[in-house]
Amino acid sequence: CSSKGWGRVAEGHEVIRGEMQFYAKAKRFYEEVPATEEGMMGDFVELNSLDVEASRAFLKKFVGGPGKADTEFALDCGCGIGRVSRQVLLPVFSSVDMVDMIDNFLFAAPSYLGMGASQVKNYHCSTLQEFTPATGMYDVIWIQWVTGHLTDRDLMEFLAKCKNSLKDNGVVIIKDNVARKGCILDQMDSSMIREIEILRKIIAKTGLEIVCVEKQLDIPEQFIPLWMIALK
Ligand SMILES: C[S@@+](CC[C@H](N)C(=O)[O-])C[C@H]1O[C@@H](n2cnc3c(N)ncnc32)[C@H](O)[C@@H]1O
Repeated sequence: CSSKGWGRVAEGHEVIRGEMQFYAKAKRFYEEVPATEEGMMGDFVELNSLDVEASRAFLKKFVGGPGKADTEFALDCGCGIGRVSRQVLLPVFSSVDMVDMIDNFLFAAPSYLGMGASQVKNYHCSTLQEFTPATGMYDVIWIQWVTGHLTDRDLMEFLAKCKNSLKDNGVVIIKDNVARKGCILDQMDSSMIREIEILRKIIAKTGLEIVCVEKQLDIPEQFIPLWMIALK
């Protein structure tokens, strides 16, 4: 998965040359995606309620109570229209910030979020590789179904910036597809599904520590395994 090796990754008729093309192709892909829950989840839309239930239970372990993160402010990274914000973060946190590279998704967010939109403080339109969350700002930083869109180096740098952006007892939560073995390049949306050991190696360089790793067990076998990783 090393971004150094991405000079020429051939598959089928397509060749992805370097990082710029990797990012540009993802942008072109999402510009055509409808600003709906189905659009956010692609082939996984039937997993929405399983996903949300497991996320809520996982989040509960780390917020509210002595020694745990506060419930004041969360950041939803690669938020799309705010599917995670609406169903997982806004019921728990007083305020949420959202960041995504596609302005169309952010424009659609207020009506998708309904009443919850009043708790959203900032809609940041930015790629994660260019975004620096404010220092000491957030109790929880949620990063779902977007790590594969960043190169190894950019993911590492973004996580290091997230570390600086956490409040005391704050936690970064990554939720993403994890390859059973090695790395899988998805040509459709230009993303990389990494195996857990590769994610661990990237995380090890960020100054964050893994405090909990869970594979979501109720995901049907035909889907790519979905994992949740909490970092402090
Ligand atoms: C599969 S959707 C997931 C959306 C949301 N996290 C969820 O679980 O419903 C991936 C999202 O990541 C965003 N995205 C992809 N690459 C990105 C990047 N480099 N920087 C910021 N956002 C990105 C897309 O625009 C899209 O909204």
